[in-house]
Amino acid sequence: MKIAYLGPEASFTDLAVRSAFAGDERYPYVTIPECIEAVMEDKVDLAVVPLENALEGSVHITIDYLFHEADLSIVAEITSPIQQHLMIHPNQQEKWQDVHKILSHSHALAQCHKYLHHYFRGVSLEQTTSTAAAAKYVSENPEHPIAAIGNRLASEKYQLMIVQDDIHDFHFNHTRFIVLSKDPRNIDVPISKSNGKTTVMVTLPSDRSGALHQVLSAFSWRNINLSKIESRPLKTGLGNYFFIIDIEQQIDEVLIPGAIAEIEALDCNVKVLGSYQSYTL
Ligand SMILES: O=C(O)C(=O)Cc1ccccc1
Repeated sequence: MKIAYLGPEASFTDLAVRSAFAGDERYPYVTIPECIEAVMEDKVDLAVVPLENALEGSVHITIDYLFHEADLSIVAEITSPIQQHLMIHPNQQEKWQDVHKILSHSHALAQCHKYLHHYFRGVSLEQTTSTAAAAKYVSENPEHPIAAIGNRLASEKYQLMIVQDDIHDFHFNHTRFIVLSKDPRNIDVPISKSNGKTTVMVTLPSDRSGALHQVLSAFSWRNINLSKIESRPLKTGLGNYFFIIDIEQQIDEVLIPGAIAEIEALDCNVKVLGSYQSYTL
């Protein structure tokens, strides 16, 4: 299979793909929308992109792109532990505490916010398309006093030196990556499997008071457990949102279709984004 991922090589997404799809062909793309479009345009079979981090929350571009732009299914979820390290070019090793700039993905910078505030106050932080893109940039600019934040494989791949390891602010740092496909098939991945899940996106009618309460009660009285609910702007005006809801079980014949029918009868719009297995690394 051909698999698109948020590259370049040695990003955290790449680490997840290497573990879950060891024998498959990996295709790095620069941005999350490019990964998603590669599936839509049949350039690849699957795309793997980050969805949510335990410290920093949702990756909004992934959720928004799936709602507004793409018609793809989530066919699996891979949860991976994340360890962030500070790395520099070996030419700068004497002066690593005096770097002028630190580069990384916005989520990685946020996961190390306390560390950066404490040890690198005033140093400019620059966002890159991924942690691996930051490491690659540092390796290509050996004369600049700059550092990157990323994983150990990136330091090896781009021949950088780790000067501080495990700089993420909280020990429990995990990221959920989703596997996207054009059709809602079941993907079997040779890593530890946990529970099944279903993800839906719900838009409420604008003029119905208590609509969200009624949506939640359609799940609640059926004893369907939810593990996440989050609102995102509909981008049609202030105060207009859609909701992304994670259900802690795979879709069945009766319960979840019953809840969805009840929610649709409230004039809500429901889109099932996927019903899939959850894997952990
Ligand atoms: O930037 C990366 O390496 C990614 O794959 C995205 C990301 C960033 C921070 C934590 C987890 C995933």
